[in-house]
Amino acid sequence: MKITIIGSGNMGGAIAKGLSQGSIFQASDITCTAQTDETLEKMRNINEDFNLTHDNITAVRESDLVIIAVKPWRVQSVIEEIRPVLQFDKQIIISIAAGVTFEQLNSHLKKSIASKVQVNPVIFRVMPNTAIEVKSSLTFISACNASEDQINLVLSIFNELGKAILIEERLMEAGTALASSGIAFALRYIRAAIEGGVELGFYPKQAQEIVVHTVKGAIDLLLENQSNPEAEIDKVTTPGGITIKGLNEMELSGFTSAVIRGLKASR
Ligand SMILES: NC(=O)C1=CN([C@@H]2O[C@H](COP(=O)(O)OP(=O)(O)OC[C@H]3O[C@@H](n4cnc5c(N)ncnc54)[C@H](O)[C@@H]3O)[C@@H](O)[C@H]2O)C=CC1
Ligand SMILES: O=C(O)[C@@H]1CCC=N1
Repeated sequence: MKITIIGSGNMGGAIAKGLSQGSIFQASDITCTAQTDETLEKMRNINEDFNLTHDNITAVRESDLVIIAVKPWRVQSVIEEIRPVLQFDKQIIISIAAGVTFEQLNSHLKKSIASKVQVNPVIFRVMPNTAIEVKSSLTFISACNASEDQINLVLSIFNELGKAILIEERLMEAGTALASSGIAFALRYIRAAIEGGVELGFYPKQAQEIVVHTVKGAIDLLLENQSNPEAEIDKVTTPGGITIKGLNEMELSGFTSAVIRGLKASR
């Protein structure tokens, strides 16, 4: 099975790297395209067995799956470029572009190809986060015109790069805010805690080590105990103790509502 990734930037490059280390594709099954020699060189340094090219059309011709990993405003022009060689009856098309709907993808794919409109393209919207680089992405997947086997294939591809969850398209924007932008929100908490740690007297490197391991501990508790945050917080907050004073001060400054407002603004 061959896969082409159009656009080897942050996400496309990370997906190719992760896939080359998994069990479904060899690096030689993966073709990465890019606009610049510099990006192709970056991919060559990750794995010299990748097929690397500037030519999207040739790359698509030889593939079973095509991942479109360019910025959302470039999706239409990429589809227009590759449309003449796409084979809707054989190929799976995956878009990772945030906010680009199945309706838009279908309309770009089917435009002015009368002979192909009889066969509906199999399309997936896939929404990873940047932790895909270390095979730890929470990735949402929605399917359009796909069979169960095709859905299972795409799920298994992205489960090798972290955890993949199948959702209805109507939840894709919420999922993007919660998990794809969400990784930046989690990192911003970590940054804030590090800054607080420095003010409390730790050197930045020490503060980062402390905060990262503390956050990892919180995550391990939730995953291993299968519990919820409030149950774990209750174990920390001694009545009249210092933790509840800190939490209440954070809430007075709008902590929870700031997070919720941020998530809603990101949709
Ligand atoms: N960065 C993130 O955290 C996430 C990004 N996404 C989506 O992933 C997509 C890619 O985002 P990034 O990787 O962050 O962007 P990026 O800018 O790092 O990568 C895009 C790459 O596509 C290349 N490119 C542009 N036009 C091309 C063409 N015609 N042919 C071949 N290559 C072309 C660019 O040169 C660049 O290397 C976007 O649509 C974004 O919405 C989705 C989830 C998370
Ligand atoms: O900020 C963005 O638009 C992209 C999509 C989700 C994460 N990064």
